[in-house]
This record gives sequence, C-alpha cells and structure tokens, in this order.
Amino acid sequence: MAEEMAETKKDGPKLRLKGRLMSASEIERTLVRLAHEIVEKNDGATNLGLIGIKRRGVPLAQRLGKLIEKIEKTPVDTGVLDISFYRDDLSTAGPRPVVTKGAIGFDVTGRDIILMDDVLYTGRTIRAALDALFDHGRPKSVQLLVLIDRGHRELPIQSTFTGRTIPTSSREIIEVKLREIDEDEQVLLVELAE
Ligand SMILES: O=P(O)(O)OC[C@H]1O[C@H](OP(=O)(O)OP(=O)(O)O)[C@H](O)[C@@H]1O
Ligand SMILES: O=c1cc[nH]c(=O)[nH]1
Repeated sequence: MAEEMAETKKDGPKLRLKGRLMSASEIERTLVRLAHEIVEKNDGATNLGLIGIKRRGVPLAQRLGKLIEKIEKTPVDTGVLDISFYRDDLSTAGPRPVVTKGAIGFDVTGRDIILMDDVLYTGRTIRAALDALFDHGRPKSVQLLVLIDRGHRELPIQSTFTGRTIPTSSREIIEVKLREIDEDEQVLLVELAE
C-alpha cells in the first residue's frame, strides 16, 4: 500500500492513494461468482436482459453476458443506458444524473432486467436509470448489480447482487478501472488530499 503516494487528476482535486481494493484477477473471480448468482436467482437466463449504465457499467454487462452465456449455453441480450451528470446551481446535493435519450439495444418489456454499474453511492444514478428504463417499456422485474457498494445512500435503493461492500468515509472515493475504458484493471481507494 502506497499510502503516502498522491496523484492529481487533470484539473481536479489532489487525491491520495490509500490502497488497492481489488486486483484484475479478483475482479474476474468476482464477476464469475456474480454470473453464477444471477443464474441461480433467475433459474437460468432465458428471460434475462442485462443493461450497463455508462460508462463502466457497460463493460461489466458485456463481460457478465459472456460469462452467463458460457454457463447457460444461451446468448443474453445486453444493452446500454447513458446517464450524464449536470451541475444544477439550485441543487444542494451535487451534480444531477440525467439520462441521455438513446436506444437501450433491445425491447425491455416483459423481461427480467439486471441493471449494472460499477459503484453504488447515493443511489441517484440508479434512480435516474430506473426512470429511464420505464420510459423504454415495462420490464417484468428489475434487479441491480454493482461491483462496489460504498454506502452513503440518499435514496432507498439497494443492490440485488454485490461484488464487494466497502464502508467508506465521505472524503474517500472508489476508483474502478476497467481495461475497456481505462487500459488498466483494478479497484482503488483514494482520498481527497486536502
Ligand atoms: O450512487 P451515485 O451517487 O449516483 O454514484 C454512483 C455513480 O457514480 C459513478 O459515476 P461517475 O460520476 O464516477 O462517472 P463515470 O463512472 O461515468 O466516470 C459511478 O459510475 C456510478 O454511476
Ligand atoms: O466513490 C465513488 C462515488 C461515486 N462514483 C464512483 O465511481 N466512486
């Protein structure tokens, strides 16, 4: 652990690395376990549809789709929800998640949908994603998968499938790095340096 090591995000606050929470192989093993949990809970994969929330939920959904296909020997529909954050001067709660209009990639009506994201924090992204999902159709059910649950919920939202639960302080940040987006693969715990 390189606790004294500090990194500065471009044009962002100074961050101090506190430690690595997951390596690439730990992420892989966790996704394999989650794929088995999904299949077990849903009694197979025939009615499943996986939806990744941009950005890092998308490669997670694609990877889990392939893992489930390997287990069940049946292809699984995989789609995308694009959520952007807008800073609203009237908001006291930080940037507001807003869904960008765009196709999910398959018809969600009647399906057992699994929404996927890398980090669950306040729950506001998932709330926006649920609103958007129901604008696209009426799923039979919606389950939530997150790689990391770091606590600090501001809404009554919880994950159905959780990679790791990591209690954090509000000064800490979970940085999930996935090779498809970051050309790196690990989960880091960082802290605002001042
Ligand atoms: O529960 P919430 O408080 O809504 O926070 C969780 C969201 O925050 C992160 O997105 P981030 O803002 O880091 O964007 P990015 O992953 O697309 O860079 C993460 O990917 C989740 O989507
Ligand atoms: O710590 C956090 C909080 C929200 N989103 C992240 O990616 N990390």
